[in-house]
Amino acid sequence: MTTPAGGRAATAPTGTLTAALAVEGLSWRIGAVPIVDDVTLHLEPDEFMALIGPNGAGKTSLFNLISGLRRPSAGRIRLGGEDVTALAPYRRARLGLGRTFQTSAVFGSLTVSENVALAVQARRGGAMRAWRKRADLSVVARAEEILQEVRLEARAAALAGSLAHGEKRKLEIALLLAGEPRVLLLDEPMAGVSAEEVPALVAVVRGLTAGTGRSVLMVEHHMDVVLDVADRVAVLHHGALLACDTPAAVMADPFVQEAYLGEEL
Ligand SMILES: Nc1ncnc2c1ncn2[C@@H]1O[C@H](COP(=O)(O)OP(=O)(O)OP(=O)(O)O)[C@@H](O)[C@H]1O
Repeated sequence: MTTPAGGRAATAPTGTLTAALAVEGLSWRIGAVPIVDDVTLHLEPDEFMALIGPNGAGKTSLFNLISGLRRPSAGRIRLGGEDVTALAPYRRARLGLGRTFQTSAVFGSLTVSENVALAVQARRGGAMRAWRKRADLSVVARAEEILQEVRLEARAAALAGSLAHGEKRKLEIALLLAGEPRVLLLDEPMAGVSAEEVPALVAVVRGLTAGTGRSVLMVEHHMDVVLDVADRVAVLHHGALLACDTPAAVMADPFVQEAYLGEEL
């Protein structure tokens, strides 16, 4: 592992079994090259943690390990205390892990509310045909609740394909919430969103953990957004965890500043 100035590896202490998400000694190597290097962090219930790091630091790779798209070379992942290291992505999702991707996954030719209702129905496992014939009121009610939470209720009847970027991001979050996740992995939610739309989206993202029992781990390059919403900030550098602390402490950390030398922090 390489850290600036021969530095140190950070760990984020707290309870392994009480954490909403516990990552312990997680490594992923390609050949001899460590892409994710002995990362340990714990995300608490209701906590909002940002994951930052220079380009190529391993943030997406860490998300891929946590969501099960990649198998680690070493280490463990626990969700709500349960060891999920060997489980397929869909089984982790059933246990409460939800992830957004940088690319959009909405049905553009369906309305906003139809997209969310289908996602709620899919989570509940009923036949789509039955839902289409006679709207299941509890599905519709839950879809409406979710649209309110992401502040998209005024656009419920709009075709998803007609939404602005920021609205589409809200819809993606709504689809994620339809899976009733306890831990949300958000991958650059502000990417491609116009400056005017950012504050409204930040308000939705910030609300995801507020008194909900959910936890969020968010990769985001916009530092103003990170400082606005995160309880703690984890910093990856060359695949290793360089720091995990409050936003103020991380910003003041000379190791972090050195890691970002020449890049915007
Ligand atoms: N499947 C792969 N095969 C080979 N190298 C890979 C693979 N996946 C990732 N890498 C390498 O691992 C390193 C970390 O990549 P990763 O995409 O996880 O970084 P990141 O922090 O998400 O970067 P960015 O901020 O640019 O999205 C990079 O050097 C990348 O080239």
